[in-house]
Amino acid sequence: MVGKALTIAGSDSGGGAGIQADLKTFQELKVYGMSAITAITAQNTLGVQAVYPIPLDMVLKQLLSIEADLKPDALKTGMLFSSELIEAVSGQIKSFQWGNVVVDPVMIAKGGSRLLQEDAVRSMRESLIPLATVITPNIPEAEALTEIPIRSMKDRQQAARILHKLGADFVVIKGGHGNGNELIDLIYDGDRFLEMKSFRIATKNTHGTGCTFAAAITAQLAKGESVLDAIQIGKQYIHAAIEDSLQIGSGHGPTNHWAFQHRRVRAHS
Ligand SMILES: Nc1ncnc2c1ncn2[C@@H]1O[C@H](COP(=O)(O)OP(=O)(O)O)[C@@H](O)[C@H]1O
Ligand SMILES: Cc1ncc(COP(=O)(O)OP(=O)(O)O)c(N)n1
Repeated sequence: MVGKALTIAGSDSGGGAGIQADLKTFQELKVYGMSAITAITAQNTLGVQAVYPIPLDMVLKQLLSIEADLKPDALKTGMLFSSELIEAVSGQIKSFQWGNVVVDPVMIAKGGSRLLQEDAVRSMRESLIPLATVITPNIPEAEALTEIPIRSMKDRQQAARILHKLGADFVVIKGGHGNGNELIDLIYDGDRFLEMKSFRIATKNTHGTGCTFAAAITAQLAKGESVLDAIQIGKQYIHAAIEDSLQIGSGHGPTNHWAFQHRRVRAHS
């Protein structure tokens, strides 16, 4: 039986992030991909030009259609835009008893456009994080969710503890926004910290990296992989996709979903 993965996220007309990145990742990792679209963005490699949130009722109808017939083995959330959407989506995930929930707490796109309203952070903290099997914030997102400034690895560990306490089983604080040639994604399972290290690839083509990483984790969970293995495959997938990124558009180009099978990075504890 093929694994079924669902993405609840926004559409990126440029194809590099959001729903489009997620479905490409699902396809490449050989799971059946499904989507519930929360917002439409007019977007390209230069930035986000417009955001149109989908009416709440229509988002819920998409989730109902999926529950009535398809039922996901794993799901990820991406751009949820508003407090109302976060609360409604969280309510459905809970009432359908959907498991293997990967929360990518998308807040601000690379060019600076808000993909989550400012007052929605609290709903994310209180309604969505308690449902998360894995949460994958980047450093600014972890700062916003925990309200602590993150400058050191100790700060990151502290933020991970807070997010775990809020209810996420596994926390991955991504290191893309850090400095230096070595890049560390910090994993916390409530007991131990693991540092997933790689070298920083010198490229401006990093549009959609967070979406792709979370989607790869979701795909692996849909196939029945353990959470830690899913995170490590997710890292290998995104590293390869950045290393072989596509020179498309004149801004931050997208990642390359065909690259995975040729590349490997080691995770260190
Ligand atoms: N320049 C890079 N070289 C190698 N890996 C990267 C680079 N930028 C991001 N990554 C990886 O891509 C994933 C997404 O990271 P990040 O950029 O922090 O998230 P986001 O896209 O949500 O801001 C992480 O696994 C991170 O380690
Ligand atoms: C529709 C949509 N969803 C999410 C994002 C953010 O994607 P991310 O992977 O964090 O990449 P960048 O925005 O940093 O390129 C998005 N841009 N659009």
